Amino acid sequence: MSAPRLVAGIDSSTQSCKVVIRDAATGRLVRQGRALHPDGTEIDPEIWWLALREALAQADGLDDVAAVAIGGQQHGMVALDHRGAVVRPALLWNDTRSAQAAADLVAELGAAEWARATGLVPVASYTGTKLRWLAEHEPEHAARVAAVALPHDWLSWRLRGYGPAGESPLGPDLSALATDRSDASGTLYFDPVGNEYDRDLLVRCLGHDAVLPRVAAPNEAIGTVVGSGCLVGPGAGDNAAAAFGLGLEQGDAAVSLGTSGVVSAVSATAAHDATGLVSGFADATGVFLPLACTLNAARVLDAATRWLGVDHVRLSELALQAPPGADGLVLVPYLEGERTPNLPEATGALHGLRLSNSSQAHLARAAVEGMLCGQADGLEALRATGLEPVRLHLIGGAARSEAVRRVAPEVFGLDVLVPEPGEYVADGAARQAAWVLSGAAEPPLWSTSGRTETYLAQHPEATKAIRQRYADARERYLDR
Ligand SMILES: Nc1ncnc2c1ncn2[C@@H]1O[C@H](COP(=O)(O)OP(=O)(O)O)[C@@H](O)[C@H]1O
Ligand SMILES: O=C(CO)[C@@H](O)[C@H](O)COP(=O)(O)O
Repeated sequence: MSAPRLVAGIDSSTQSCKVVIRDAATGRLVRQGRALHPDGTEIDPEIWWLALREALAQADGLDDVAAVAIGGQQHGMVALDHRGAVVRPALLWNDTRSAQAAADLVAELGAAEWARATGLVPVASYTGTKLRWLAEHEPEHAARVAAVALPHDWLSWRLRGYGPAGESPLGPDLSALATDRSDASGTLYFDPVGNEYDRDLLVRCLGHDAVLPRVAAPNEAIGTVVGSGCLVGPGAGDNAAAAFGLGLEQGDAAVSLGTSGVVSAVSATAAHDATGLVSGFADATGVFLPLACTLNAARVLDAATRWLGVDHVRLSELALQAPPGADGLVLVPYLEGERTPNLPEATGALHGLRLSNSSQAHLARAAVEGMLCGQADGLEALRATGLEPVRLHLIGGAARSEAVRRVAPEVFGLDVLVPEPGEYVADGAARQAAWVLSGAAEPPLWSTSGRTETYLAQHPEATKAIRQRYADARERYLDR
């Protein structure tokens, strides 16, 4: 029997880089690797490249792999000069220094016009607001910008051998940059319905025109890994890759609890939400992926482990010892400011403290409920655009917490499906690579042999009480 053809999927996310290598025909996991990224909201992209190579080496490399694709954290501003070098470290999606630039851009065109033209209303996360910040605060850097890429576009370019002059086999050919529709739709200068960049909006943000990555079709090879025949797919933004990896269909929604908290739903129609709560992104297949994204998710629980001096397993045990609603203790989880709602200057707050709820268990419960209530607000925002998800799939690092899995249906008031813990962004990228390799019009149907657990929403009165108490507390916080 001949050896299976292999494909690789890569997730260059906020906290780490993960690689999965799978059988192209069946999707069976063959091997994997990972490497950490440093903390911080700006980063030299070279560090992503080093982490990607370390993760690939751990997964025994690409020598026997026929196709690869990269999913990545969305929106990060990778600004390149004409020699292919970054003009400054990349500003990430969770860097809020561009909050004023976002407010200015809204004031200039109006929220409704931005939503009509791009599906987005400017907030600090989107690439365009970071370019406006650059133009205003570092004009000498802005003047040098010859091309703007996103994390996954730039990494795909490096993998194909392009890069800074003198430091890459194929040199700084900026015209070779390529991306996909899902990630382009998070820039603030792309129309996800017409599938075209809006150069006027780019100029409005940056102050001048620049090379933008070509938007490839979802099943198109954009080149090969340098020095090999391994095809490179167009890749995708991480949320679109996760939806594709999970095989989400219309009516399905995903709640991803990584650094960001994301509630997303596959939709045949584009979202144009002038409130800005829902980002009207494109998906990785040709339709749309409206989503609500918070700056606060898994790291709220990381913080709670530090408050209580425990690990995640113990935090979960503690949270499950306290009753639903934590006897009135509410955590407003805006530890990093917030994006949904758009409160970049907000801080977190603990409300409702009494002697009787001042236990470790109550605090752990409040942390889990507060983080999930932030996502429930995102779900409400999706509903307000007319989407009515019937099933929620819970993924991301914090879905590994038993307490999160059990409390989620209580907070959302919906049944929650928890697929086996895995790397769904990397899986989606691998599935895209298999699609590119097949040359077929439709993506491969990989059987998901993993176990999916269902957590039932059984206590509507608890849901109502938790959400009402959170709604009372949510507006009360101090700015930074
Ligand atoms: N058992 C667990 N319980 C709660 N949080 C966890 C657990 N395991 C990992 N995490 C958290 O999940 C986060 C990483 O999740 P991940 O989805 O990989 O994030 P990202 O994609 O943003 O890099 C980290 O903040 C980590 O501490
Ligand atoms: O900004 C968004 C989506 O709009 C985030 O979802 C980023 O794409 C980062 O994702 P993670 O690294 O937290 O998974």
